[in-house]
Amino acid sequence: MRPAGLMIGTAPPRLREQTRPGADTALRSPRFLMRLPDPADAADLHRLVNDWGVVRMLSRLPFPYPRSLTDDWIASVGAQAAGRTAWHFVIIDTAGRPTRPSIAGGATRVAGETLVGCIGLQFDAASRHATLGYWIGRPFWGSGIAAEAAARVTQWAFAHLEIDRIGAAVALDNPASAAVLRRIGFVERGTGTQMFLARGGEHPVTLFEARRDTLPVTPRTPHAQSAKPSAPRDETTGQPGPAGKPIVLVAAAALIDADNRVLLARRPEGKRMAGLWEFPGGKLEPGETPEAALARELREELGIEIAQSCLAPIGFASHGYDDFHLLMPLFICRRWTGRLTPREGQTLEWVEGARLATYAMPDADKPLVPLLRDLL
Ligand SMILES: Nc1nc2c([nH]c(=O)n2[C@@H]2O[C@H](COP(=O)(O)OP(=O)(O)OP(=O)(O)O)[C@@H](O)[C@H]2O)c(=O)[nH]1
Repeated sequence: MRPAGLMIGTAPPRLREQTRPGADTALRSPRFLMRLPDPADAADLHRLVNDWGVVRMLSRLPFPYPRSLTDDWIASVGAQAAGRTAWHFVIIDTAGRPTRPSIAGGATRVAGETLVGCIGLQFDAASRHATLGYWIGRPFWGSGIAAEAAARVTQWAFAHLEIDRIGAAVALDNPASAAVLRRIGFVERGTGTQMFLARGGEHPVTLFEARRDTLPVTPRTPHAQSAKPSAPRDETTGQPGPAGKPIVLVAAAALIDADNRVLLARRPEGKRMAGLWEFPGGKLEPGETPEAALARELREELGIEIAQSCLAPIGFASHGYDDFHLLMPLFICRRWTGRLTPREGQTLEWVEGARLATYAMPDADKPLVPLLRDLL
C-alpha cells in the first residue's frame, strides 16, 4: 500500500488555467488600473479620444470620431479578450488606492477614479507576436502615464502570452511616444509607412520591437520582490568564468509523472526571462551540494520533499549569458512527497517529451530537450 502523503507523479489540478489571460484580465501598476472598458466608460472615452491631437497619431480611427463607434468598440473588446486575439484596456488613475476585486473584474469606476487613456495589445498566436498601441487623453499628457502603463502591459504580455516579440509603430512626428518606447526597453528596428485614417493617407512610422532580453526587469509580484539576488553571483564558486563572467551554479530537476511527462515551470512576471519555461530548481548556496540545493529549492518553490537518493543526473547545461556563465546539472526525479504547489507565482505544466520543443525555454536549456526526449 502506498504510504499516506506519498505522491508519485501526481499532476497539479488545473494550474495553468488560473493564470490564463482572458476577458477578466486586469492589470495594476503603481498608479493605474488597466481593465477592459465597460459601457459606463463610453462618455469619458469618447470625450478624450475625439481630439485631433490624439486621433492624428492613431492609425485606425477617423476624425471626428463618432460616439457610436465608441459604443461598438466597447461592445467588441470582451469577445476579443475571451478569444485571446486582443486585450484593450482603459487606463484608470486610481489615485494610488488599492483596487477592489470587483472593480478589477471590469465593474464601473468608483468616485475619485479617472479614466486617462487606453492601451491595447493585439496577439497573433501563429507568429508568436503581439502589437502594442496606446493613447493618453490631452489633459493627462506629460505625467508619465504612457510609460508606466506600457511597461506594465509589456511585462505582463511576455510573462503570460506565448510570444517572442512585441512590435509598435509610431508616427514619425510623434517623438514623445517614441521616447516612451525607448525608455521601457523597445528597440528601433527601422522605418515604414502606415495608413492613418484621420490624416487620409500613408504616413512614415518608426518601427519598434521589444524582446524579453531588451526589457528592464521591474519586480512586480511579492514573489519576485522576495526573490534572491540576480545573477551574477560568484559566491557559488568564487571563480570568474569565461571572459571574466562569474560562473553561476544552478541545480535543476526534471520531475517526471506517472504518465512520463516532465514538469515545466513558467518564470513569473518580474523576473528576468519572464514567460520562459524552465526546470524547477535554483542557485546553490555557499557550501551546498547540487542535490541539497535542489531538495531545498523544490521545497521552497513547489512545496514538495525529495530524497536526494531519488535524484539521477542526466546531463548539464553550460551556457554563457551576457553577464554570467550558467553551469546547471539536470537531475531526473520520479518520486516526491507532498502536493505540488506553485509557491513563487510560477505556472506549472506537465509536458510530454515530444512536445517539449514547442515551449519557449531559456537558451541554456535547449540542448537538454533532446536529451530528455530520448530518455522518456
Ligand atoms: N531553475 C532553473 N534556472 C534556469 C534554467 N535555465 C536557466 O537558464 N536558468 C537560470 O538559472 C538561474 C536560476 O537561478 P534561481 O532560480 O535561483 O534564480 P531566479 O529564478 O530568481 O533568477 P534570477 O536570480 O536570475 O532572477 C536564473 O538566472 C535562470 O534564468 C532552468 O531550467 N531552471
